[in-house]
Amino acid sequence: MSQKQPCLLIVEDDVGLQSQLRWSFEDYDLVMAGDRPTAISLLRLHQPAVVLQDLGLPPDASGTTEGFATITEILEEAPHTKIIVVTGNGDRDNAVKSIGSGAYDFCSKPLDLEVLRLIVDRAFRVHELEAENRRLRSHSPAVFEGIIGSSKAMLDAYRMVEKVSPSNATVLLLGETGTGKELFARAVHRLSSRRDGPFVAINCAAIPENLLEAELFGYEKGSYTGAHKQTKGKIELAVNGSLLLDEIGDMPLSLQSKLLRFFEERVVERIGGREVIPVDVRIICATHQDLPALIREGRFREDLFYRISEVTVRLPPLRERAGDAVTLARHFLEQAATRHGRAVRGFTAKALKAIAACPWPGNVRELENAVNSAVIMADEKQIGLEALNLGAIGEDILDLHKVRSDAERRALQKAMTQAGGNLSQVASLLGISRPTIYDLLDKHGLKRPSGAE
Ligand SMILES: Nc1ncnc2c1ncn2[C@@H]1O[C@H](COP(=O)(O)OP(=O)(O)OP(=O)(O)O)[C@@H](O)[C@H]1O
Repeated sequence: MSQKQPCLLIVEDDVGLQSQLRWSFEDYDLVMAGDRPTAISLLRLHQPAVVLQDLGLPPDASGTTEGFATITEILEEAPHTKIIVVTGNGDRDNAVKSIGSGAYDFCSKPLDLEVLRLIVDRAFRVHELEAENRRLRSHSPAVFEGIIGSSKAMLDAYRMVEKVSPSNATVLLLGETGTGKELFARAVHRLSSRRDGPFVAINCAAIPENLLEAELFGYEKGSYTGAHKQTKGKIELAVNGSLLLDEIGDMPLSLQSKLLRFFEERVVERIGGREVIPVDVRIICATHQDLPALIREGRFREDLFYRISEVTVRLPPLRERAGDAVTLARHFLEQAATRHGRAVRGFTAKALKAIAACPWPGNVRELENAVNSAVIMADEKQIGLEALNLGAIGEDILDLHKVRSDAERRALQKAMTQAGGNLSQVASLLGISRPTIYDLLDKHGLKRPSGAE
């Protein structure tokens, strides 16, 4: 049982303190060292993720030279180790110096064991997240190629995609517009055994209803005016590969039953054809719409929903990906500068703050466009706040809640006007459910349309 516990190395020469710590960290696999050589050999043997280390170690128990030498040697040996340094009471200088030497955190004597416990637990968690991040990045760079983002929300999405892709399960990618659903669909394909087969995408919202059936299922020569030759549909073109049904929420009801048959029997019949053609295709669906709400409104078949959502991966909006907006902005700047041959080097501090604070309702696509046009228009080496053209967002960037709330209110008002107060339409425009709309109307003190419950 104990092998499963994470290993914590304690480097402490005071035997009394050693046993106190032993009691406090019972649920870790503890290894104890009283000096540097023992610490290093235990480090090699057990490879602990976290080390709790006193600064005063023999032969310089009353000084700090041996303590600092130990930090350096541990990090040379295992650079990802999280070292928590125990310093003397009020010894701020050495605490700061330890962090400068690469230690993760510090705690001063007399030890508050509850606080220390929190620091140690957090160090293990951070180590685990960083290791996961490194693993994802090094394990399959080509798979997530082009997908930038290392926020917790994105790591969760990578992890799910990694797990589900090798299976043949139908994946439903949910996310607001511009969150990278198509990029992720391609990653699912690349991670599957079908990677050498075709990846075919069709945007169900972009094709008129009367043409969509032919696009999907194909047609036989002469089956209708203009059908000059036999033509395979996208489903057949994706045989032995993957098919992305983008904006599946916009699939007309009239076609949903035919699609359901394909899902259940894995066969297609071209328009005007008599032949039933078996097809081996991995299906990936994507939408920004609230499908359960569409089902309640009778616009989406429930049986089809269960077929397409064997596994659902939710792609977070940019505003929920702490730190990613700035990383993406830097990436797009470099790309655009190369593409347009501009000598733009980076962003001003104000611009970076605005990028981090902006709610980006159009998500990554909107950010990409904003950076692209700023690079094209830039006169300076650095892109400033004005060049980003974020409008009102830039003016009050420090109050993130206000910025988000204003954007939310504006979007709600715009959708209400556009939909003439029809809540189902508002829900569909905003990609949220009706109950959420009621909550938002109340939150922003907006009137519910007459007749609405
Ligand atoms: N994490 C990311 N890293 C780098 N580029 C990204 C990322 N996410 C999205 N993009 C870029 O943003 C743009 C929009 O991405 P994509 O088309 O995949 O989004 P989407 O969710 O399918 O949008 P929509 O629902 O509007 O079709 C693309 O140019 C894509 O390359």
